[in-house]
Amino acid sequence: MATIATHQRVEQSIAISTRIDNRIRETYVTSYPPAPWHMHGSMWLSVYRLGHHVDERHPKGIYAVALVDYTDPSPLTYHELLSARVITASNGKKAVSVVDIWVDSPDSVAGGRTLWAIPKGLAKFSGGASTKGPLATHTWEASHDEGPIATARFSDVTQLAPRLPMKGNVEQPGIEEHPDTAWLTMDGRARLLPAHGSWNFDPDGPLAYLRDATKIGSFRGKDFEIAFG
Ligand SMILES: CC(=O)CC(=O)O
Repeated sequence: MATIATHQRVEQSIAISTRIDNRIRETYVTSYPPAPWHMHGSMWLSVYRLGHHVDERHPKGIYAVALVDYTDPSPLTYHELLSARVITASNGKKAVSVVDIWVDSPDSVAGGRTLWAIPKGLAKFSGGASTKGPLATHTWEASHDEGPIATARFSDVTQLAPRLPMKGNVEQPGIEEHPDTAWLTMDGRARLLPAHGSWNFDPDGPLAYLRDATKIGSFRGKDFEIAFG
């Protein structure tokens, strides 16, 4: 894998699998900005309590599952589905650790994996949106080569909310492209309000472990501006 910095972007060939078992990998030539990434967009998020240990990567605990639409003027625009667990990081601070994550941009896969050990894979996203006065409704479907992952439907009036500060920490265990533990901060602002959110995690898909988790609440974050890095 060669990396060359050109015009403030990193150009990199990376082998990405759209299958969980990594059996089939395709090579993509990618280009992504250096850290920090100044991202803009919207997100739809629910918090779940998983009451039992599923496997080493999915111990019991509090998980956030989110759909994100990164839009212009972000340096990369893409859709994302992720689950992240709330942890106490190795420095003793509260943080989240991204467990499962898919995007529809090979550039984002390469940047996320190489800069911060975020284990991004590729997926396809579709959906729709409608509004009725201040009420916005969004539907989403996400799938990868092995089949559907999840669908979601959210309704919210977040456009009425003021923009407030949003901060957080992320700690990632090392992966092939970034073998050391990675630490990154998120710092920005967003309009954020509770929302009505419902999810269907495909029973044969990689988020099936959330099917018997208990939903604690849902939120929509709109018009966010956030620096990751
Ligand atoms: C830091 C990032 O890689 C942003 C994202 O979650 O896509």
